Formats: sequence, C-alpha cells, structure tokens
Amino acid sequence: MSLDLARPELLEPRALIAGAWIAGQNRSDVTNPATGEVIAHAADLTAAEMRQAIDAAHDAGPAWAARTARERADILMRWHDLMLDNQEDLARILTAEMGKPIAEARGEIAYGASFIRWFAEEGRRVYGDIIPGHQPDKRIMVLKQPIGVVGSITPWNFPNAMIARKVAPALAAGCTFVGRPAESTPLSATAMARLGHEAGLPDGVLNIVTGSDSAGLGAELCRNPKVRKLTFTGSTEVGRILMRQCAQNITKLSLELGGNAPFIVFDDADLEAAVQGAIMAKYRNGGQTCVCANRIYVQDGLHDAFVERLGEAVAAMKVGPGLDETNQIGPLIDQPAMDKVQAHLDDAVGRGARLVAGGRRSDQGPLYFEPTVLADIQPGTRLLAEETFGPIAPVVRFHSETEVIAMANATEFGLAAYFYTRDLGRSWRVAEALEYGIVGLNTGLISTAEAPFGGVKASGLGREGSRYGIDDFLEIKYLCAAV
Ligand SMILES: NC(=O)C1=CN([C@@H]2O[C@H](COP(=O)(O)OP(=O)(O)OC[C@H]3O[C@@H](n4cnc5c(N)ncnc54)[C@H](O)[C@@H]3O)[C@@H](O)[C@H]2O)C=CC1
Ligand SMILES: O=C(O)[C@H](O)CS(=O)(=O)O
Repeated sequence: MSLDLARPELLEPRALIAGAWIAGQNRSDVTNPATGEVIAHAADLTAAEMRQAIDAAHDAGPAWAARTARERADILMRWHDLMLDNQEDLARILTAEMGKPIAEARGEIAYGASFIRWFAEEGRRVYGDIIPGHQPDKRIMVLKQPIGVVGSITPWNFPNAMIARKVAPALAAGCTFVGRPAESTPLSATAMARLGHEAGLPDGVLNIVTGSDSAGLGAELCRNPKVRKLTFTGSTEVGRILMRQCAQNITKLSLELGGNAPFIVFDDADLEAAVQGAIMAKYRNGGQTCVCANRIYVQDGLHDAFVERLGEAVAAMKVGPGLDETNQIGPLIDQPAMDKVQAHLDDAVGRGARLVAGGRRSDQGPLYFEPTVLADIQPGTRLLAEETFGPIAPVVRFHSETEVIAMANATEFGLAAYFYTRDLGRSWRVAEALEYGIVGLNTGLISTAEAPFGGVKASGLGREGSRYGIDDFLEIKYLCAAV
C-alpha cells in the first residue's frame, strides 16, 4: 500500500534497541482498518529482546542523566521540530494504521509534539529546595534526580501522542525509555523514534519494542528490576494486571485508564454551543478516546430541542476512509470494537431507546459504524454503565441539578466530565461536585500539554502534562548535613 510519503523510510517496521533497528525472527501484520490491507510486517519481538532493550536503557542512563538539562532540552526541541517538519508523513502513517480522519491525525502529531516542547522547557526547571535546619548545625537540601529506566505501554487510539506524553517528561528528567506500543499501531512509534535519533538522542536512551505478545512483553517491563517506573495508558482491566505485576519490585506506576464521561446540559445553556460541544466530545476519533462523552444528560427545558439539533448535525456527518479529507468518521479499530458498539446499540434499543440518527453499520466497509444518536434511554442500559468506545450518543432527560450530579457520579470511573451552563453559581457547584480528574465547562475539547491530564477512582493514578507531569519521573532525596 502506497502512502505517498515524502520520506518513505519513516514507514519503519523494525524495532529500535540500543540504536540498532531490529527486524526480529518473527513478524506481525499491521493492517489498515479502513481497507483491511496489510501496510507493513512489523518486528514481533520476544521477552528476551525486551530484556535487551531494558539493559540498553539501563546502560545508557548515567551518561544521559549527566547531560545538562539544557543539552537534553536542545535535543528534545530538535525532535519537536522534526515531528512538525514531517507532520504530513507522520499523520498519513497514523491514519493508515489506526484509521482516524487525516485532519485529526495531523492534529495528533501537533499535540504529541507539544508535549515534547513543553517538557523540553519543564526539564530545565526541576528545582530543589534548601530548608532551614532543625538544629543550629544542620542544613537540609532537597535534590530531585531521574528515577532511571522507564517502561511504557500505550494504546492504539493515539499512537503518537500517548507515547509523546510519556517519553517527553521521562527524557527531559534524565531518564531513559523503553516503549511498547499497541500491537495494532507500532508504526507511529517507530517513525517517531527515527526522528528522535535524527534529533540526536544517544543510543539506548529511546528504545521501541514492537510485538504481539502483550502479556509477555508487559510482564518483563513490570518484573525486570532495572525498570524503576512503568507508565501505562489503556483499559482499567489491563491497568489492574500491571499494578499487581509491579508490586513485586515496588515499581513506581502511573495509569491513564478507562472513562465513562457524563456530558450535562442545563436549561440555561447555550443550545448551539452545547450541540457543537457534544459533537466534539462524543465523535472525536469516532468516539474512541478515553475522554469521550459516554452519556449525555439534558435538562427538561432544552431536551427536545437538543435531541433534534444533535440528530440533524450527526446525520450530516460523512463516514469513510480517513485519508479522504471529506470524511469525519473513520473505521473502528477492529472487529471486537465493532461487536461492542453493536451490542450496546442492540441492548439500548431492546430496552426501548428511540433511534434519532444513524444506528447501523455503514456500507463503507466491515469496520464502519454510522454516528448514532439515541433518546429515551432506559435505566440499566449498558451504554450508561460501560465505556462504548464508539460513535453512539445516548441522551437521557433529567430534572434537577441534584439528580444529574448523582447520576453523573454513579460510576467506578472518574476521568473526564463536561457540563454546559451560563449560571455562575451552578458552574462552581457542579464543577466541585463532579468526581472526575478533568471537567470541561462550556467546552467539549479539554486536552492540552499545559494541563494535568488524569483520572480518579478506576480511571487511574498520576497526571500527564502540565508542571506536575514531570514529577512522576523524578525521585526526591534530601541531604541532612552537619556543618
Ligand atoms: N485514560 C486514557 O488516557 C486512555 C484510556 N484508554 C482505555 O483503554 C481501552 C481501549 O484501549 P485499548 O488499547 O484496547 O486498551 P488495552 O488496555 O486493551 O490495551 C492498551 C495497551 O496494553 C497492552 N496490553 C493488553 N493486555 C496487556 C497485558 N496483559 N499486559 C501488558 N500490556 C497489555 C495492549 O497491547 C496495548 O498496547 C478503553 O477502556 C479506553 O478507555 C485508552 C486510551 C487512553
Ligand atoms: O487516549 C486518549 O483517549 C487520550 O488521552 C485522549 S486526549 O488526550 O487526546 O484527550
């Protein structure tokens, strides 16, 4: 399959260990979800090769940590610039392996690059403290030092940005990195790594281990004592597995897990703004993001008008291959994802939901599902309790602020929530009452490198981005000196 790349060498099927590109003994096919075509045969590495990558990162650690923060920042900024210089190629590779519309893929490359820039800057501001002594002859000094080898496991839905959001603070802090991208989307990771080496990353600082043995490769990252930090983005189920495995060495852990975002529209909201916000929050990446609106609550006074307007807007959305600039909704990632979306639709309709728009598979191909709006959602519907990870918007009518906050919080998850109101007091009350790590007020797009992204409850541990995001890659040490 030709991707019309300006730099064809960026379509890299091999893994990267200690600065060497490794083809491995076995291959796993990378397929384009839009067409089913095989776009590459990626290196399918083993736990033994994962150990080699961890050893390489461990060996490269001291020299990388000894660089000044400015030297590390200069290399990271060259990497940032190369990502943007090659944005179109990176976006085309991303859309080919993951399926998202090309405009969203371009946006993801810029989003990923923004984390590299942000942490190139943050790495130079890892300050310590001098604390007044507790005795006349004592002085206390606080140091912050890189934690060491960082293991990373990332999902398929943002195959560039989820790695960038982890590798940038790790390298800026002076750590070294072993990334294991999702088996279905390894090519965005290897393309990034090619550019990282062009930018000047020394051998062993950045390693990418591709492979289909998710459990085996992951277990090595969790159980190898040389790995001092594991950072994971993906489902809560896998997060629990990793948490158990990391207990063996008390490996520091950050987890960006599943979500079940409520999207709440109060009677005093701007209707059109709420409709546009719901479209952004629900249908970005075809609904395949952890912060997607998973259930929409609309107060009585606006409910009917909102459902009508949302249905009209969604019915006008175009479904098709992501490389076609005119499409807004691409394919789902794979058949299990399609099966889950269909099961959620069937369950809702079977319980009495009303179909407002979409509601069926698209004739574009086996993995395409039309963007869908459902109303009259009944209690107990799976769409309200489970993360759909697809383009279905269930709309539920509500009557009072107290009622909707209780419904919004009735989930094990706590990643993102959204609400629309023009009442100042309500803005404060609802923002403080929602049990989530991220709250969008009058906006459906909340993610940026400047902000601390992360969830509470079963949505994870830790924060990525912002000035807080580098802390997870540092150890705090203090010196108590008798003078
Ligand atoms: N909080 C966040 O930022 C995000 C959360 N997610 C959540 O992840 C789910 C969908 O993404 P998926 O990639 O299907 O999630 P997933 O958890 O199945 O896979 C994520 C990564 O973990 C790997 N993996 C799977 N089983 C593993 C194991 N036993 N040991 C080690 N690694 C393993 C996969 O190969 C992949 O690279 C949804 O629940 C979604 O909400 C996805 C993206 C972002
Ligand atoms: O993986 C995801 O779903 C991302 O975290 C969503 S975002 O950062 O692009 O909002």
